[in-house]
Amino acid sequence: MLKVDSLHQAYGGSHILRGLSFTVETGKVTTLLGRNGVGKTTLLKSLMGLVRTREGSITFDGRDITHLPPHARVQAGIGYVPQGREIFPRLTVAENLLMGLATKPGGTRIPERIFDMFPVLKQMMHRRGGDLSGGQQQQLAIGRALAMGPKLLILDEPTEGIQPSIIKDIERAIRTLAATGEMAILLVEQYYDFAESLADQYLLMERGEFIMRGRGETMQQDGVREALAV
Ligand SMILES: Nc1ncnc2c1ncn2[C@@H]1O[C@H](COP(=O)(O)OP(=O)(O)OP(=O)(O)O)[C@@H](O)[C@H]1O
Repeated sequence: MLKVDSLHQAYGGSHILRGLSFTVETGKVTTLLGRNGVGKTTLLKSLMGLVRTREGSITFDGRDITHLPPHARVQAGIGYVPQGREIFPRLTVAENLLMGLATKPGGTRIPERIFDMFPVLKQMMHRRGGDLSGGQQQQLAIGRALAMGPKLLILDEPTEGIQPSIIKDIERAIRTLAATGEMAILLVEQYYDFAESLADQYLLMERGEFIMRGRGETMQQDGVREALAV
């Protein structure tokens, strides 16, 4: 589904990503872990075309997207939930969700499954995004990314600053989405238990390189929690 090959990234002269290679499969959750500042968000921005790739290639659904602009990647089927959510605070919940449909030709109907997954969004349809709690805004950001029916959903630290009950809802939603077998999920997370409970495969990053990788079910015995805490 997604194949990244020898990706390098730099801001000015500072080399941030150092030759990353990995794949993300449909129907599976890939979790990317790593401490603050190791380059996780930079990797996601590279995948979305928000920073220009210096070296290496990104193939999505059999197509080389390395140099496509962000909107073309969204149109190709990549949904992105950025860190900090970045919903439109002055627009209503319904308008935020419709923004997610903007790249889909003729798309005017919000898919009902978003409301099945996050019923609170239906109850709050006409409230402004900025009036929602942090957890509700996170659900809205995920709903917005799902509106156009992505084949790959990328989430950047969806549990950051969110209350535990909503973390459970988000966990359930991600598991349900992967289980449909229609979508690949790439999840960046620092909250170890959440990452481990969802991971089919994991990648652990340190200073722009993967220092450990493997199957989700072996995360514990591989010592990922300890490696993250060092
Ligand atoms: N626009 C930028 N210009 C210059 N340096 C940047 C820029 N954005 C990030 N960096 C630097 O690149 C490195 C990687 O940052 P990045 O945000 O990718 O890390 P991260 O692993 O996502 O961390 P966090 O968990 O805090 O979001 C950091 O040292 C950061 O200071």
